Amino acid sequence: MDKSTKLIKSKSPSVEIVNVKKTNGTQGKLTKSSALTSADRSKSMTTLRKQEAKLSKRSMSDEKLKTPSRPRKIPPVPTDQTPVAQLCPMKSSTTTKSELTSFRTPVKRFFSDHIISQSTPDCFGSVQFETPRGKSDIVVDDEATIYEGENSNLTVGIRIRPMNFKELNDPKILSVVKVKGTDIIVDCESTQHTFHYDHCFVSYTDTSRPTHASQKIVFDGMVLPLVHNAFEGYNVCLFAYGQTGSGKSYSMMGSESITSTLSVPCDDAGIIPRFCYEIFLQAALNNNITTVEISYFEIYNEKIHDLLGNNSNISGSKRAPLKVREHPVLGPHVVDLTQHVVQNYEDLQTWLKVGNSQRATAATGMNEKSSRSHSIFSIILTQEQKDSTMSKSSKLVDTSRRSKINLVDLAGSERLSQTCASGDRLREGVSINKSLLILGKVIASLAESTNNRKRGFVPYRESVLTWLLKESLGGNSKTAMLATVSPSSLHLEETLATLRYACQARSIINRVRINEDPHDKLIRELKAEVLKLRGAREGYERQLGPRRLLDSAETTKDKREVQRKQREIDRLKEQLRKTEEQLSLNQKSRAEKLQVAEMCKNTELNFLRRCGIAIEIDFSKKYSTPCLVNLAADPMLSGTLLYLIPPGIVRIGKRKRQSKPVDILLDGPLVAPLHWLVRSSKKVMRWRCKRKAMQHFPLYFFIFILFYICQLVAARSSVFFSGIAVN
Ligand SMILES: Nc1ncnc2c1ncn2[C@@H]1O[C@H](COP(=O)(O)OP(=O)(O)OP(=O)(O)O)[C@@H](O)[C@H]1O
Repeated sequence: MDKSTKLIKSKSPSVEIVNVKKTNGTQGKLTKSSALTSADRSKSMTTLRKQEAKLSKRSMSDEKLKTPSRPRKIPPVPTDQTPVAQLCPMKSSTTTKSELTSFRTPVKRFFSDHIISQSTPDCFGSVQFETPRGKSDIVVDDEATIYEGENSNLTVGIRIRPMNFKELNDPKILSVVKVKGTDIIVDCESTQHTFHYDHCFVSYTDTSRPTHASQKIVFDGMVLPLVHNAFEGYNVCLFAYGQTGSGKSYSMMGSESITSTLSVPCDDAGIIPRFCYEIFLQAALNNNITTVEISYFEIYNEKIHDLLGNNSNISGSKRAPLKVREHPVLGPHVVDLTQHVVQNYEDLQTWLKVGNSQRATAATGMNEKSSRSHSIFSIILTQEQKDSTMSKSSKLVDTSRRSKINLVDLAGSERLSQTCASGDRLREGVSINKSLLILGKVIASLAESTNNRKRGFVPYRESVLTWLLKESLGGNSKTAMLATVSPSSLHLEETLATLRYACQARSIINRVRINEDPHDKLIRELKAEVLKLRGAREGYERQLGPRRLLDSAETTKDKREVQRKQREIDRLKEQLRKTEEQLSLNQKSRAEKLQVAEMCKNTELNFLRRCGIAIEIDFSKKYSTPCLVNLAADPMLSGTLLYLIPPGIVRIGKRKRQSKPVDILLDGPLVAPLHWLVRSSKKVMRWRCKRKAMQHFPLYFFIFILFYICQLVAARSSVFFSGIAVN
């Protein structure tokens, strides 16, 4: 929800009164298949491509033919502008009109109720099979796949959110989803559906219930193995999928608290902060040189916005969307995406705050803070291991492992009839449903490829989301999906669709490998060779006494062999020397990178502080900057005003032509030209009321500010306190 931004400064630049804007992103060798020789495969690929080209040509020419003559009967092409009511197949909805009107989003209807109530996004119906499938026990043979590597099934977990206030208070709404071990049982009117997954979590309103799945339980059960995989050098991806309002963002990010301490994740922290915390914890334990680089972006209406880029313009307008390119080595990637090196969990928290403050969210009929974009938080984890085999004092790096971690919070699939969307929200909803539909297609064709044991065409390029997640979905990545569902009978159809979707995803098998730098691998092999040769040489020397090895070689053949080995040793030594040089260079650039990241972080943080977004009120910290923050009953207003009190004298009062200028400007009939005088130093802050009649200061003070400057209607009910750290 956007709130208007107003930056009001008095003459002194030291005090800022800010009304915050909260803005609402085994080597890959080719092997022969027993079924198809490479010649056959290339032939069939060519045929396939030709068929695709023919098909696309035909569909284009069909469109050309049909468009002018019978415009009304053309099947609607899903575009951002296309109303979903036309895009989706007709299905009935149980939502009543009275239920729809109780939400905050203005209901501006562009379609008749009939059309809206019958619209169901295709993504809910894209999965064909009804019977849930268990994970295939038959592991696909090496010969049946194209790339070498290890097989890795996509792991699927289901999380059921608690019934919300509205659902609990409606006697007609029942809880219809149950968990039994790793099975989910859904009660329909006449039947029961059972689905089997790798993990099932159920969260209750009453968190003291023994089976309640807290954020920690979800993380430990499903995500911790992925952290270990990342440290082993595998690429890792986790994405949250589910209907809007089912708990994806809650699971991925958790709820933020302004007063949360930054050194450890709070109880409500979701997968992303916990993942990061765990990375730093493990990095500290394993004593490797670990570098963590992060990036964070969102895909909003098929456009990519950098959430950590330099958006520090006062107007808060976003940078131009970024582009995706396919790189021969890196694969599809976002061009010019900002990456920051982070050193610890506290840094990371700051970046998360920066990123989350930029994300597009809005209130819809289904969720008060609905994510209107897919967000991808990426971590590049590089580990350089110190060599223990060569020499104890040596700081040589033996090998480097690099894994890419993608943590994806998808926007929720939504039934437009339930979200009551119109205008921008409607356009966003269409775009979200469209990209989820393509994700469904990608999952379906990957699952089919796994079942048929050969790779078919996968429509990755049909949406930005699937294109960017190409490697995570069907390539070299250990991938997990957390599907979130609502337990209520109101969302039965969407819940069943999500569960089927998740079932299908579960049959995908990826080929994964540890990402070692090939150069490092070579060096490691060479080092092993050096050791072998040294051993051999020492063995010779021991056998032959102190004489030179070369002298001892009796035959010309022996001499040649010894000379060859000597040359090899020299070459390897040279190679090692170069590696050491390269390494020190890398380490230097890492330090530089850190410096740049630190500078960027401080700039962004200062900007957010000025906007009142990134405020950490840690009363335990000594000498923190004293500030005044508003507290209001409405959580959207609370913490949105920030008054930084600079050291020295701060004058508060009314502007008068003859009088001295004040630092904090007030207005109102009872305010004197110099009403309050604040003297603050590092240790003490003294407030002196210059007008004795107005000792009941803070309330009046802020009511005036709010009424006069910020024009917030809710001001009268606001309670304020001064967060003044006096140590
Ligand atoms: N497991 C849970 N425990 C407690 N509250 C939850 C849980 N899951 C979701 N919620 C609450 O439900 C509401 C909706 O959750 P959330 O915003 O995470 O949904 P979402 O799936 O991300 O929706 P959207 O796709 O619209 O962004 C939030 O108020 C959230 O706090």
